[in-house]
Amino acid sequence: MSPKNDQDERLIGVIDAGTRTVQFCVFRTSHTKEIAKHTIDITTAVPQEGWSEQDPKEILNAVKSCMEIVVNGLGADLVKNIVTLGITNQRETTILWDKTTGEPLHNAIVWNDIRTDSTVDKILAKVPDQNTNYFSKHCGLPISPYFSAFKIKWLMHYSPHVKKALKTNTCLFGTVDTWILWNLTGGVHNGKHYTDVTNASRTFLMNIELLNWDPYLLRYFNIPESILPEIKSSSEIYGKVGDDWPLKGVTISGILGNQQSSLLGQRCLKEGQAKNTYRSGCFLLYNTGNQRVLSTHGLVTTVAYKLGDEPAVYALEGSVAVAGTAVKWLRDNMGFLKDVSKDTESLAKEVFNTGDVYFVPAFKGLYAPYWRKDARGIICGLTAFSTKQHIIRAALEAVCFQTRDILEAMNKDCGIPLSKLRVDGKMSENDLLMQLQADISGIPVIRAESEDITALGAAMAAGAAKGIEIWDIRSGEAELVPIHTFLPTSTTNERDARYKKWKMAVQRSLGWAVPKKSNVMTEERYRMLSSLPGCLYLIISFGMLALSEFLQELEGS
Ligand SMILES: Nc1ncnc2c1ncn2[C@@H]1O[C@H](COP(=O)(O)OP(=O)(O)O)[C@@H](O)[C@H]1O
Ligand SMILES: O=P(O)(O)OC[C@H](O)CO
Repeated sequence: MSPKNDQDERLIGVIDAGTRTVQFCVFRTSHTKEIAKHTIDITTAVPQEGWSEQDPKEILNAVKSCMEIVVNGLGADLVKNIVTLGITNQRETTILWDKTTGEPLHNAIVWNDIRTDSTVDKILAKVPDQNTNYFSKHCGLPISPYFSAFKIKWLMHYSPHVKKALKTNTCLFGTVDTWILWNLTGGVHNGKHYTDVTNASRTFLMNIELLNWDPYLLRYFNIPESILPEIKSSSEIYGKVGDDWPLKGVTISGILGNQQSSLLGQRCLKEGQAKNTYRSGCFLLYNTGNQRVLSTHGLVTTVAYKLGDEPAVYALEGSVAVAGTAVKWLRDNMGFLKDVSKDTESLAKEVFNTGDVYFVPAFKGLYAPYWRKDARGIICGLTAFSTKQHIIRAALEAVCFQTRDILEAMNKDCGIPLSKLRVDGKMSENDLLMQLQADISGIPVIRAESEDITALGAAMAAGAAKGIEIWDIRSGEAELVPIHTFLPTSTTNERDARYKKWKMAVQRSLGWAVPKKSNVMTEERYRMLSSLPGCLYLIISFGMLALSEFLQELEGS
Protein backbone atom coordinates (compact mmCIF):
# COMPACT_ATOMS: atom_id res chain seq x y z
CA MET A 1 0.00 0.00 0.00
CA SER A 2 3.03 2.34 0.14
CA PRO A 3 2.82 5.19 -2.32
CA LYS A 4 5.31 5.15 -5.21
CA ASN A 5 6.09 8.84 -4.91
CA ASP A 6 4.61 12.05 -3.54
CA GLN A 7 2.14 12.23 -6.41
CA ASP A 8 0.56 8.89 -5.40
CA GLU A 9 0.42 9.74 -1.74
CA ARG A 10 -3.10 9.50 -0.36
CA LEU A 11 -3.42 11.57 2.78
CA ILE A 12 -5.99 11.87 5.56
CA GLY A 13 -6.36 14.94 7.77
CA VAL A 14 -7.59 14.66 11.36
CA ILE A 15 -9.02 17.32 13.63
CA ASP A 16 -8.27 16.24 17.22
CA ALA A 17 -10.17 18.54 19.57
CA GLY A 18 -9.11 17.52 23.11
CA THR A 19 -9.80 19.16 26.43
CA ARG A 20 -6.50 20.97 26.66
CA THR A 21 -5.49 21.28 23.03
CA VAL A 22 -6.82 21.28 19.49
CA GLN A 23 -4.64 19.86 16.73
CA PHE A 24 -4.74 19.08 13.06
CA CYS A 25 -2.59 16.18 11.80
CA VAL A 26 -2.08 14.60 8.42
CA PHE A 27 -1.43 10.86 8.00
CA ARG A 28 -0.27 8.84 5.01
CA THR A 29 -2.63 5.96 4.32
CA SER A 30 -1.84 2.93 6.47
CA HIS A 31 1.07 4.66 8.24
CA THR A 32 1.03 5.31 11.95
CA LYS A 33 3.18 8.41 12.09
CA GLU A 34 1.68 11.70 11.04
CA ILE A 35 3.58 13.71 8.42
CA ALA A 36 2.43 17.12 9.62
CA LYS A 37 0.78 18.50 12.72
CA HIS A 38 -0.03 21.76 14.46
CA THR A 39 -1.36 22.15 17.99
CA ILE A 40 -3.04 25.09 19.75
CA ASP A 41 -3.86 25.28 23.48
CA ILE A 42 -7.46 25.93 24.54
CA THR A 43 -8.44 28.11 27.50
CA THR A 44 -10.64 26.65 30.21
CA ALA A 45 -12.54 29.10 32.42
CA VAL A 46 -13.47 28.23 36.00
CA PRO A 47 -16.27 30.71 36.82
CA GLN A 48 -17.01 28.95 40.11
CA GLU A 49 -15.45 26.12 42.10
CA GLY A 50 -16.08 22.84 40.27
CA TRP A 51 -17.21 24.55 37.06
CA SER A 52 -15.34 24.22 33.79
CA GLU A 53 -16.22 26.13 30.62
CA GLN A 54 -14.74 26.67 27.18
CA ASP A 55 -15.57 29.13 24.41
CA PRO A 56 -16.97 27.17 21.42
CA LYS A 57 -15.73 29.92 19.08
CA GLU A 58 -12.20 29.56 20.45
CA ILE A 59 -12.36 25.83 19.66
CA LEU A 60 -13.47 26.59 16.08
CA ASN A 61 -10.83 29.29 15.59
CA ALA A 62 -8.17 26.88 16.84
CA VAL A 63 -9.36 24.21 14.39
CA LYS A 64 -9.23 26.69 11.52
CA SER A 65 -5.79 28.05 12.44
CA CYS A 66 -4.33 24.55 12.86
CA MET A 67 -5.69 23.55 9.45
CA GLU A 68 -4.35 26.73 7.82
CA ILE A 69 -0.89 26.31 9.32
CA VAL A 70 -0.62 22.63 8.33
CA VAL A 71 -1.98 23.23 4.82
CA ASN A 72 0.42 26.14 4.21
CA GLY A 73 3.33 24.09 5.54
CA LEU A 74 2.58 21.04 3.39
CA GLY A 75 2.53 22.85 0.07
CA ALA A 76 0.05 22.51 -2.79
CA ASP A 77 1.42 19.22 -4.17
CA LEU A 78 0.76 17.32 -0.97
CA VAL A 79 -2.39 19.22 0.01
CA LYS A 80 -4.14 18.10 -3.17
CA ASN A 81 -3.57 14.50 -1.99
CA ILE A 82 -5.65 14.98 1.15
CA VAL A 83 -8.53 12.71 0.29
CA THR A 84 -10.69 13.00 3.36
CA LEU A 85 -10.90 14.22 6.99
CA GLY A 86 -11.64 12.64 10.35
CA ILE A 87 -12.74 14.26 13.61
CA THR A 88 -11.97 13.05 17.12
CA ASN A 89 -12.90 14.97 20.22
CA GLN A 90 -13.24 15.36 23.98
CA ARG A 91 -16.57 13.69 24.78
CA GLU A 92 -19.65 14.75 26.82
CA THR A 93 -18.74 18.46 26.62
CA THR A 94 -22.00 20.22 25.81
CA ILE A 95 -22.62 23.08 23.38
CA LEU A 96 -25.95 24.72 22.54
CA TRP A 97 -26.16 27.24 19.70
CA ASP A 98 -28.63 29.16 17.54
CA LYS A 99 -29.08 27.60 14.11
CA THR A 100 -30.04 30.90 12.47
CA THR A 101 -27.06 32.93 13.69
CA GLY A 102 -24.53 30.17 14.40
CA GLU A 103 -23.80 31.87 17.74
CA PRO A 104 -23.28 29.75 20.86
CA LEU A 105 -26.03 30.34 23.43
CA HIS A 106 -23.64 29.75 26.34
CA ASN A 107 -20.05 28.65 26.87
CA ALA A 108 -19.44 24.93 26.39
CA ILE A 109 -19.88 23.05 29.66
CA VAL A 110 -16.86 20.75 29.83
CA TRP A 111 -17.15 17.04 30.70
CA ASN A 112 -15.53 17.37 34.12
CA ASP A 113 -17.75 20.26 35.28
CA ILE A 114 -19.73 19.33 38.40
CA ARG A 115 -22.29 22.15 38.55
CA THR A 116 -25.10 19.64 38.05
CA ASP A 117 -24.36 17.88 41.35
CA SER A 118 -27.62 19.01 42.91
CA THR A 119 -29.67 17.89 39.86
CA VAL A 120 -28.04 14.50 40.18
CA ASP A 121 -28.93 14.42 43.90
CA LYS A 122 -32.57 15.22 43.10
CA ILE A 123 -32.74 12.46 40.47
CA LEU A 124 -31.05 9.95 42.77
CA ALA A 125 -33.52 10.79 45.53
CA LYS A 126 -36.39 9.88 43.20
CA VAL A 127 -35.11 6.56 41.75
CA PRO A 128 -35.69 3.28 43.64
CA ASP A 129 -32.96 2.57 46.24
CA GLN A 130 -31.06 5.63 44.99
CA ASN A 131 -29.70 3.22 42.40
CA THR A 132 -26.96 4.98 40.39
CA ASN A 133 -27.47 2.43 37.61
CA TYR A 134 -31.22 2.95 37.37
CA PHE A 135 -31.03 4.16 33.73
CA SER A 136 -28.14 2.00 32.58
CA LYS A 137 -30.42 -0.52 30.86
CA HIS A 138 -31.39 2.38 28.56
CA CYS A 139 -28.10 4.20 28.05
CA GLY A 140 -25.37 2.06 29.66
CA LEU A 141 -24.33 4.88 31.98
CA PRO A 142 -24.55 5.64 35.71
CA ILE A 143 -26.26 8.80 36.98
CA SER A 144 -23.40 11.33 37.12
CA PRO A 145 -22.77 15.01 36.31
CA TYR A 146 -20.19 13.70 33.78
CA PHE A 147 -22.72 13.07 31.00
CA SER A 148 -24.25 15.62 28.60
CA ALA A 149 -27.98 15.29 29.44
CA PHE A 150 -27.43 16.83 32.89
CA LYS A 151 -25.54 19.73 31.34
CA ILE A 152 -28.25 20.30 28.68
CA LYS A 153 -30.85 20.31 31.46
CA TRP A 154 -28.86 22.91 33.42
CA LEU A 155 -28.58 25.16 30.35
CA MET A 156 -32.30 24.80 29.59
CA HIS A 157 -33.08 25.84 33.14
CA TYR A 158 -30.55 28.61 33.77
CA SER A 159 -29.65 30.24 30.46
CA PRO A 160 -32.13 32.90 29.25
CA HIS A 161 -30.61 32.65 25.74
CA VAL A 162 -31.25 28.91 25.62
CA LYS A 163 -34.82 29.39 26.88
CA LYS A 164 -35.49 31.93 24.16
CA ALA A 165 -33.98 29.78 21.41
CA LEU A 166 -36.06 26.81 22.58
CA LYS A 167 -39.20 28.92 22.31
CA THR A 168 -38.32 30.03 18.78
CA ASN A 169 -37.20 26.51 17.84
CA THR A 170 -33.74 27.72 16.83
CA CYS A 171 -31.70 25.85 19.44
CA LEU A 172 -29.29 23.08 18.45
CA PHE A 173 -27.27 20.77 20.71
CA GLY A 174 -23.98 19.14 19.95
CA THR A 175 -20.93 17.59 21.52
CA VAL A 176 -17.66 19.02 20.21
CA ASP A 177 -17.67 16.77 17.09
CA THR A 178 -21.11 18.03 16.07
CA TRP A 179 -20.23 21.68 16.67
CA ILE A 180 -17.14 21.33 14.46
CA LEU A 181 -18.91 19.29 11.75
CA TRP A 182 -21.88 21.69 11.56
CA ASN A 183 -19.57 24.69 11.13
CA LEU A 184 -17.16 22.91 8.82
CA THR A 185 -19.97 21.87 6.45
CA GLY A 186 -21.63 25.25 6.05
CA GLY A 187 -22.98 26.29 9.47
CA VAL A 188 -26.06 28.49 9.02
CA HIS A 189 -26.00 27.54 5.32
CA ASN A 190 -27.20 23.95 5.72
CA GLY A 191 -24.41 22.71 7.99
CA LYS A 192 -24.76 18.98 8.72
CA HIS A 193 -26.19 18.43 12.18
CA TYR A 194 -24.82 14.94 12.86
CA THR A 195 -22.95 13.09 15.57
CA ASP A 196 -21.56 9.57 15.61
CA VAL A 197 -22.65 6.66 17.82
CA THR A 198 -19.58 6.84 20.06
CA ASN A 199 -20.22 10.46 20.99
CA ALA A 200 -23.97 9.92 21.24
CA SER A 201 -23.35 7.03 23.65
CA ARG A 202 -21.90 9.54 26.14
CA THR A 203 -24.89 11.89 26.24
CA PHE A 204 -27.12 9.74 28.52
CA LEU A 205 -29.81 10.12 25.85
CA MET A 206 -28.98 7.37 23.35
CA ASN A 207 -30.49 3.93 23.65
CA ILE A 208 -27.42 1.72 23.90
CA GLU A 209 -29.11 -1.21 22.18
CA LEU A 210 -31.05 0.54 19.40
CA LEU A 211 -28.51 3.32 18.84
CA ASN A 212 -31.15 6.02 18.54
CA TRP A 213 -32.35 8.80 20.87
CA ASP A 214 -34.25 7.07 23.64
CA PRO A 215 -37.86 8.39 23.90
CA TYR A 216 -38.07 7.48 27.60
CA LEU A 217 -34.91 9.41 28.49
CA LEU A 218 -35.93 12.39 26.34
CA ARG A 219 -39.23 12.51 28.20
CA TYR A 220 -37.54 12.08 31.57
CA PHE A 221 -35.20 15.02 30.95
CA ASN A 222 -37.81 16.92 28.96
CA ILE A 223 -35.31 17.50 26.15
CA PRO A 224 -36.88 18.10 22.70
CA GLU A 225 -35.58 15.72 20.05
CA SER A 226 -35.57 18.61 17.57
CA ILE A 227 -32.39 20.04 19.15
CA LEU A 228 -30.46 16.77 18.87
CA PRO A 229 -28.23 15.80 15.94
CA GLU A 230 -28.86 12.78 13.75
CA ILE A 231 -26.85 9.76 14.93
CA LYS A 232 -24.54 8.31 12.26
CA SER A 233 -21.93 5.57 12.22
CA SER A 234 -18.26 6.38 12.98
CA SER A 235 -17.17 5.81 9.40
CA GLU A 236 -19.20 7.19 6.49
CA ILE A 237 -19.29 10.33 4.37
CA TYR A 238 -21.02 13.05 6.41
CA GLY A 239 -20.46 15.99 4.07
CA LYS A 240 -17.86 18.28 2.55
CA VAL A 241 -15.79 21.14 3.91
CA GLY A 242 -17.56 24.45 3.22
CA ASP A 243 -16.39 27.65 1.53
CA ASP A 244 -14.87 29.51 4.47
CA TRP A 245 -12.43 26.79 5.44
CA PRO A 246 -9.06 25.49 4.30
CA LEU A 247 -9.44 22.21 2.33
CA LYS A 248 -12.73 23.39 0.85
CA GLY A 249 -14.64 20.55 -0.85
CA VAL A 250 -12.77 17.71 0.92
CA THR A 251 -15.08 15.07 2.44
CA ILE A 252 -15.38 14.34 6.15
CA SER A 253 -15.80 10.61 6.70
CA GLY A 254 -14.76 9.61 10.24
CA ILE A 255 -15.97 10.71 13.67
CA LEU A 256 -15.09 9.12 17.01
CA GLY A 257 -14.95 10.26 20.64
CA ASN A 258 -11.26 10.48 21.57
CA GLN A 259 -11.13 7.44 23.85
CA GLN A 260 -12.85 5.23 21.29
CA SER A 261 -10.55 6.65 18.64
CA SER A 262 -7.44 5.57 20.55
CA LEU A 263 -8.98 2.08 20.98
CA LEU A 264 -9.13 1.89 17.19
CA GLY A 265 -5.67 3.50 16.85
CA GLN A 266 -4.28 0.79 19.16
CA ARG A 267 -5.99 -1.77 16.89
CA CYS A 268 -7.98 -3.28 19.73
CA LEU A 269 -10.35 -4.73 17.17
CA LYS A 270 -10.86 -8.09 18.83
CA GLU A 271 -13.08 -8.92 21.76
CA GLY A 272 -10.99 -9.00 24.96
CA GLN A 273 -8.44 -6.38 23.82
CA ALA A 274 -8.09 -3.25 25.90
CA LYS A 275 -6.17 0.02 26.07
CA ASN A 276 -5.61 2.69 28.67
CA THR A 277 -4.99 6.30 27.68
CA TYR A 278 -3.18 8.52 30.22
CA ARG A 279 -3.81 12.22 29.71
CA SER A 280 -5.54 14.77 31.99
CA GLY A 281 -7.86 11.93 32.89
CA CYS A 282 -7.33 8.24 32.26
CA PHE A 283 -9.67 6.04 30.25
CA LEU A 284 -9.52 2.25 29.99
CA LEU A 285 -11.65 0.70 27.25
CA TYR A 286 -12.17 -3.06 26.84
CA ASN A 287 -13.57 -4.34 23.53
CA THR A 288 -16.60 -6.59 24.20
CA GLY A 289 -17.38 -7.23 20.52
CA ASN A 290 -20.99 -6.97 19.36
CA GLN A 291 -22.13 -7.77 22.87
CA ARG A 292 -23.35 -5.04 25.24
CA VAL A 293 -21.98 -5.99 28.64
CA LEU A 294 -23.86 -4.18 31.40
CA SER A 295 -21.42 -3.72 34.24
CA THR A 296 -22.34 -4.72 37.76
CA HIS A 297 -19.05 -3.36 39.08
CA GLY A 298 -19.15 0.35 38.29
CA LEU A 299 -18.05 0.46 34.66
CA VAL A 300 -19.76 2.17 31.77
CA THR A 301 -21.16 0.48 28.65
CA THR A 302 -20.24 2.48 25.61
CA VAL A 303 -20.09 2.12 21.83
CA ALA A 304 -16.48 1.46 20.77
CA TYR A 305 -17.09 2.11 17.08
CA LYS A 306 -19.46 1.37 14.23
CA LEU A 307 -17.94 1.10 10.79
CA GLY A 308 -20.63 2.08 8.25
CA ASP A 309 -23.39 -0.52 8.00
CA GLU A 310 -21.55 -3.12 10.09
CA PRO A 311 -22.99 -3.87 13.53
CA ALA A 312 -21.72 -1.70 16.37
CA VAL A 313 -18.80 -2.90 18.48
CA TYR A 314 -19.18 -2.18 22.19
CA ALA A 315 -16.72 -1.54 25.01
CA LEU A 316 -16.69 -1.48 28.76
CA GLU A 317 -15.08 1.71 29.95
CA GLY A 318 -13.46 2.72 33.20
CA SER A 319 -13.09 6.49 33.38
CA VAL A 320 -10.74 8.21 35.84
CA ALA A 321 -11.38 11.95 36.10
CA VAL A 322 -7.96 12.98 37.43
CA ALA A 323 -4.65 11.55 36.18
CA GLY A 324 -2.23 14.10 34.66
CA THR A 325 -4.31 16.86 36.26
CA ALA A 326 -2.95 15.81 39.68
CA VAL A 327 0.62 16.36 38.51
CA LYS A 328 -0.38 19.70 37.00
CA TRP A 329 -1.93 20.62 40.35
CA LEU A 330 1.33 19.76 42.13
CA ARG A 331 3.06 22.12 39.71
CA ASP A 332 0.56 25.01 39.60
CA ASN A 333 -0.94 25.01 43.10
CA MET A 334 1.81 23.47 45.20
CA GLY A 335 4.86 24.67 43.27
CA PHE A 336 6.50 21.23 43.69
CA LEU A 337 7.87 21.13 40.13
CA LYS A 338 8.40 23.42 37.16
CA ASP A 339 7.96 21.27 34.08
CA VAL A 340 5.50 18.37 34.14
CA SER A 341 7.16 16.34 31.40
CA LYS A 342 10.76 16.98 32.49
CA ASP A 343 10.59 17.04 36.30
CA THR A 344 7.89 14.56 37.39
CA GLU A 345 9.81 11.40 36.70
CA SER A 346 13.20 12.63 37.94
CA LEU A 347 11.77 13.99 41.22
CA ALA A 348 9.69 10.85 41.86
CA LYS A 349 12.80 8.73 41.25
CA GLU A 350 14.74 10.58 43.96
CA VAL A 351 12.87 8.40 46.48
CA PHE A 352 12.56 4.61 46.39
CA ASN A 353 8.91 4.56 47.40
CA THR A 354 6.21 6.93 48.66
CA GLY A 355 7.16 6.42 52.34
CA ASP A 356 3.65 5.03 52.85
CA VAL A 357 2.05 8.25 51.57
CA TYR A 358 -1.16 7.82 49.53
CA PHE A 359 -2.74 10.54 47.40
CA VAL A 360 -6.38 10.17 46.31
CA PRO A 361 -6.86 12.99 43.77
CA ALA A 362 -10.67 13.08 44.01
CA PHE A 363 -10.78 16.80 43.16
CA LYS A 364 -14.24 16.52 41.64
CA GLY A 365 -15.37 13.28 43.23
CA LEU A 366 -14.42 9.81 41.99
CA TYR A 367 -15.55 8.30 38.68
CA ALA A 368 -15.30 4.57 37.92
CA PRO A 369 -15.78 2.25 39.65
CA TYR A 370 -16.91 4.32 42.67
CA TRP A 371 -19.10 7.04 41.10
CA ARG A 372 -18.92 9.04 44.34
CA LYS A 373 -19.31 12.75 43.77
CA ASP A 374 -19.04 13.35 47.53
CA ALA A 375 -15.37 12.22 47.55
CA ARG A 376 -12.66 14.87 47.77
CA GLY A 377 -8.88 14.76 47.43
CA ILE A 378 -6.73 13.57 50.32
CA ILE A 379 -3.04 12.99 50.94
CA CYS A 380 -2.62 10.62 53.86
CA GLY A 381 0.13 8.78 55.70
CA LEU A 382 2.25 11.93 56.06
CA THR A 383 5.07 11.91 58.63
CA ALA A 384 7.84 14.38 59.45
CA PHE A 385 9.93 12.31 57.03
CA SER A 386 7.63 12.95 54.01
CA THR A 387 8.92 15.17 51.20
CA LYS A 388 7.49 16.60 48.02
CA GLN A 389 9.21 13.73 46.16
CA HIS A 390 7.09 11.23 48.13
CA ILE A 391 3.93 13.15 47.25
CA ILE A 392 4.82 13.39 43.54
CA ARG A 393 5.48 9.64 43.50
CA ALA A 394 2.17 9.08 45.31
CA ALA A 395 0.39 11.11 42.59
CA LEU A 396 1.84 8.77 39.95
CA GLU A 397 0.89 5.71 41.98
CA ALA A 398 -2.64 7.08 42.35
CA VAL A 399 -3.08 6.85 38.57
CA CYS A 400 -1.87 3.23 38.69
CA PHE A 401 -4.09 2.31 41.65
CA GLN A 402 -7.12 3.87 39.96
CA THR A 403 -6.29 1.81 36.87
CA ARG A 404 -6.07 -1.30 39.06
CA ASP A 405 -9.51 -0.44 40.51
CA ILE A 406 -10.85 -0.49 36.97
CA LEU A 407 -8.98 -3.65 35.97
CA GLU A 408 -10.44 -5.45 39.01
CA ALA A 409 -13.95 -4.33 38.02
CA MET A 410 -13.37 -5.33 34.40
CA ASN A 411 -12.09 -8.77 35.34
CA LYS A 412 -15.21 -9.32 37.47
CA ASP A 413 -17.56 -8.10 34.72
CA CYS A 414 -15.87 -10.03 31.91
CA GLY A 415 -14.75 -13.14 33.76
CA ILE A 416 -11.42 -13.38 31.94
CA PRO A 417 -8.60 -11.36 33.55
CA LEU A 418 -6.77 -9.06 31.18
CA SER A 419 -3.31 -10.49 30.50
CA LYS A 420 -1.66 -7.30 29.23
CA LEU A 421 -2.45 -3.62 29.06
CA ARG A 422 -1.85 -1.48 25.97
CA VAL A 423 -1.25 2.14 26.87
CA ASP A 424 -0.87 5.52 25.20
CA GLY A 425 -1.35 9.24 25.86
CA LYS A 426 1.08 12.02 26.78
CA MET A 427 1.40 10.96 30.41
CA SER A 428 2.42 7.42 29.38
CA GLU A 429 5.74 8.86 28.20
CA ASN A 430 6.74 8.72 31.88
CA ASP A 431 8.75 5.46 32.16
CA LEU A 432 8.51 5.33 35.95
CA LEU A 433 4.72 5.64 35.78
CA MET A 434 4.58 2.73 33.33
CA GLN A 435 6.83 0.56 35.52
CA LEU A 436 4.72 1.41 38.57
CA GLN A 437 1.63 0.49 36.56
CA ALA A 438 3.09 -2.94 35.70
CA ASP A 439 4.11 -3.47 39.34
CA ILE A 440 0.76 -2.37 40.79
CA SER A 441 -1.44 -4.27 38.32
CA GLY A 442 0.81 -7.34 37.94
CA ILE A 443 0.51 -7.54 34.14
CA PRO A 444 2.81 -6.37 31.34
CA VAL A 445 2.21 -2.82 30.17
CA ILE A 446 2.73 -2.30 26.45
CA ARG A 447 3.25 1.30 25.44
CA ALA A 448 2.60 2.56 21.93
CA GLU A 449 5.68 4.57 20.95
CA SER A 450 3.62 7.02 18.93
CA GLU A 451 2.19 10.27 20.21
CA ASP A 452 -0.90 10.44 18.08
CA ILE A 453 -2.70 7.17 18.57
CA THR A 454 -5.94 9.07 19.21
CA ALA A 455 -5.80 10.93 15.90
CA LEU A 456 -4.69 7.74 14.15
CA GLY A 457 -7.99 6.03 15.06
CA ALA A 458 -10.01 8.79 13.41
CA ALA A 459 -7.75 8.66 10.33
CA MET A 460 -8.42 4.92 10.06
CA ALA A 461 -12.19 5.40 10.36
CA ALA A 462 -12.18 8.21 7.79
CA GLY A 463 -10.03 6.20 5.35
CA ALA A 464 -12.18 3.08 5.71
CA ALA A 465 -15.51 4.78 4.90
CA LYS A 466 -17.57 3.49 2.01
CA GLY A 467 -16.83 5.64 -1.02
CA ILE A 468 -13.34 6.52 0.30
CA GLU A 469 -11.85 3.07 0.96
CA ILE A 470 -8.17 3.94 1.19
CA TRP A 471 -7.53 2.24 4.56
CA ASP A 472 -8.38 -1.38 5.20
CA ILE A 473 -8.61 -1.44 8.98
CA ARG A 474 -8.40 -5.21 9.29
CA SER A 475 -5.65 -5.83 6.77
CA GLY A 476 -2.23 -6.82 8.05
CA GLU A 477 -0.67 -4.45 5.53
CA ALA A 478 -0.96 -1.46 7.80
CA GLU A 479 2.24 -0.36 9.53
CA LEU A 480 2.43 -1.49 13.15
CA VAL A 481 2.82 1.01 15.94
CA PRO A 482 6.26 0.53 17.61
CA ILE A 483 5.96 -0.58 21.23
CA HIS A 484 7.87 -0.75 24.51
CA THR A 485 7.01 -3.36 27.16
CA PHE A 486 7.22 -2.89 30.96
CA LEU A 487 7.13 -6.17 32.91
CA PRO A 488 5.97 -6.46 36.54
CA THR A 489 8.79 -6.81 39.10
CA SER A 490 6.65 -7.07 42.26
CA THR A 491 5.34 -10.15 44.06
CA THR A 492 1.60 -10.81 44.44
CA ASN A 493 1.88 -10.25 48.21
CA GLU A 494 3.58 -6.88 47.82
CA ARG A 495 1.02 -5.78 45.24
CA ASP A 496 -1.96 -6.85 47.27
CA ALA A 497 -0.70 -5.29 50.52
CA ARG A 498 -0.19 -1.91 48.84
CA TYR A 499 -3.53 -2.12 47.04
CA LYS A 500 -5.29 -2.80 50.34
CA LYS A 501 -3.75 0.39 51.74
CA TRP A 502 -4.95 2.31 48.67
CA LYS A 503 -8.50 1.09 49.28
CA MET A 504 -8.24 2.37 52.87
CA ALA A 505 -7.17 5.76 51.55
CA VAL A 506 -10.12 5.80 49.12
CA GLN A 507 -12.49 5.06 52.01
CA ARG A 508 -11.14 8.09 53.84
CA SER A 509 -11.81 10.36 50.85
CA LEU A 510 -15.52 9.45 50.62
CA GLY A 511 -18.35 11.52 52.04
CA TRP A 512 -16.27 14.67 52.36
CA ALA A 513 -18.30 17.04 50.19
CA VAL A 514 -21.69 17.77 51.70
CA PRO A 515 -24.47 18.99 49.40
CA LYS A 516 -24.66 22.75 49.62
CA LYS A 517 -27.30 25.14 48.44
CA SER A 518 -26.41 26.59 45.06
CA ASN A 519 -25.23 30.20 45.18
CA VAL A 520 -25.73 30.62 41.47
CA MET A 521 -27.59 33.75 40.46
CA THR A 522 -30.39 32.04 38.62
CA GLU A 523 -33.02 33.89 36.67
CA GLU A 524 -35.60 32.98 39.32
CA ARG A 525 -33.46 34.25 42.18
CA TYR A 526 -32.64 37.38 40.22
CA ARG A 527 -36.33 38.07 39.59
CA MET A 528 -37.19 37.45 43.24
CA LEU A 529 -34.43 39.71 44.53
CA SER A 530 -35.06 42.47 42.02
CA SER A 531 -38.76 42.53 42.91
CA LEU A 532 -37.86 43.50 46.51
CA PRO A 533 -37.04 47.15 47.18
CA GLY A 534 -33.23 47.40 47.63
CA CYS A 535 -33.22 48.52 51.27
CA LEU A 536 -35.74 45.83 52.27
CA TYR A 537 -33.49 43.18 50.70
CA LEU A 538 -30.47 44.52 52.61
CA ILE A 539 -32.35 44.59 55.94
CA ILE A 540 -33.61 41.01 55.46
CA SER A 541 -30.14 39.77 54.44
CA PHE A 542 -28.38 41.36 57.43
CA GLY A 543 -31.14 40.12 59.73
CA MET A 544 -30.77 36.55 58.49
CA LEU A 545 -26.97 36.71 58.83
CA ALA A 546 -27.15 38.00 62.42
CA LEU A 547 -29.73 35.34 63.31
CA SER A 548 -27.60 32.50 61.85
CA GLU A 549 -24.47 33.71 63.70
CA PHE A 550 -26.48 33.91 66.95
CA LEU A 551 -27.77 30.33 66.43
CA GLN A 552 -24.25 29.08 65.66
CA GLU A 553 -22.94 30.63 68.88
CA LEU A 554 -25.78 28.99 70.83
CA GLU A 555 -24.90 25.63 69.23
CA GLY A 556 -21.23 26.08 70.07
CA SER A 557 -21.81 27.07 73.71
N1 LIG B 1 6.11 13.02 31.80
C1 LIG B 1 4.95 13.22 32.44
N2 LIG B 1 4.77 12.73 33.69
C2 LIG B 1 3.59 12.89 34.32
N3 LIG B 1 2.53 13.54 33.80
C3 LIG B 1 2.65 14.05 32.57
C4 LIG B 1 3.84 13.92 31.83
N4 LIG B 1 3.64 14.52 30.63
C5 LIG B 1 2.39 15.00 30.63
N5 LIG B 1 1.78 14.73 31.80
C6 LIG B 1 0.38 15.05 32.18
O1 LIG B 1 -0.45 14.54 31.14
C7 LIG B 1 -1.44 15.49 30.76
C8 LIG B 1 -1.20 15.90 29.31
O2 LIG B 1 -2.08 15.31 28.53
P1 LIG B 1 -2.59 16.02 27.17
O3 LIG B 1 -2.71 14.94 26.21
O4 LIG B 1 -1.70 17.16 26.84
O5 LIG B 1 -3.90 16.66 27.73
P2 LIG B 1 -5.47 16.54 27.66
O6 LIG B 1 -5.88 15.20 28.12
O7 LIG B 1 -5.85 17.57 28.67
O8 LIG B 1 -5.92 16.92 26.29
C9 LIG B 1 -1.27 16.70 31.63
O9 LIG B 1 -2.26 16.68 32.63
C10 LIG B 1 0.13 16.55 32.25
O10 LIG B 1 0.13 16.97 33.60
O1 LIG C 1 -9.23 15.40 25.85
P1 LIG C 1 -9.13 14.42 26.96
O2 LIG C 1 -8.03 13.46 26.84
O3 LIG C 1 -9.14 15.14 28.28
O4 LIG C 1 -10.47 13.52 26.86
C1 LIG C 1 -11.53 13.66 27.69
C2 LIG C 1 -12.56 12.56 27.54
O5 LIG C 1 -13.03 12.40 26.25
C3 LIG C 1 -13.69 12.81 28.51
O6 LIG C 1 -14.59 11.75 28.50
